[in-house]
Amino acid sequence: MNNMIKITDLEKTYRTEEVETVALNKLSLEVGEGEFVAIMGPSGCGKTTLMNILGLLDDPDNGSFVFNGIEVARFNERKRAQLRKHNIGFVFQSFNLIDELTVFENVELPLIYTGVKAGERKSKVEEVLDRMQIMHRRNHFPQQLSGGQQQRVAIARAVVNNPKLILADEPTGNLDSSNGNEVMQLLTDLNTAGTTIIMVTHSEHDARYSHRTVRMLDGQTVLEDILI
Ligand SMILES: Nc1ncnc2c1ncn2[C@@H]1O[C@H](COP(=O)(O)OP(=O)(O)OP(=O)(O)O)[C@@H](O)[C@H]1O
Repeated sequence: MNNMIKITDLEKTYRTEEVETVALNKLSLEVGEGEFVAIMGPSGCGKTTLMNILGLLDDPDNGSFVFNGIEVARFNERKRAQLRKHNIGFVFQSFNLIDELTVFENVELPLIYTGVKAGERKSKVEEVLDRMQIMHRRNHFPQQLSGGQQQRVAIARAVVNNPKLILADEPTGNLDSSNGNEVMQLLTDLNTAGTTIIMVTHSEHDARYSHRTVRMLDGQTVLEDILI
């Protein structure tokens, strides 16, 4: 299996006037293309910090992050954004849909950012809304949808650009178990179709959908459970 991600000795420290917090302490991690990896660990162990760096939303202080064969640890924001919008989809616990935009417009947004023409955007958005079984709600606004439906729209938005990697930060955290299982099944289907998935979760149940669970403590990975 080819490595999509190879992180070595990654360090990130947050500094305020009073305190320094070491969020990542020489963390190393490899993720192969097509893997589904769960990341677990107690509050404050650095999971969100790691996800932000994996998603090219933030940069590390030290260490190496090779993404698809390219060293990106010292990329500036412009280069990170370029790589991010073509390669990475995000799913968040709180859905992060834009309330003023319809379902269709929310899902269309990443295609506008990557310069896809209007006609092609329409067919791509419709295809993915169909796949997520939310097409009948295309003209609704997020607040008019249930939590499960909002997360399906968020997943549609994350996959509309065909990203190689999906980063999911507690994707079922705000859902009941039935909607949560549906979301986990959608992520599993995307993974089966070839998308690499890295998911932060507090749920052992959700972690069992993944191939491998990486456990973190104090800014480091401490243990791995291989499930398949
Ligand atoms: N912007 C920031 N400024 C200062 N400290 C921060 C900042 N972001 C995170 N931290 C600190 O860095 C450490 C790691 O935080 P992080 O959010 O990555 O943990 P986490 O594992 O995602 O936690 P949780 O499960 O509660 O979301 C924590 O001690 C946190 O207080």
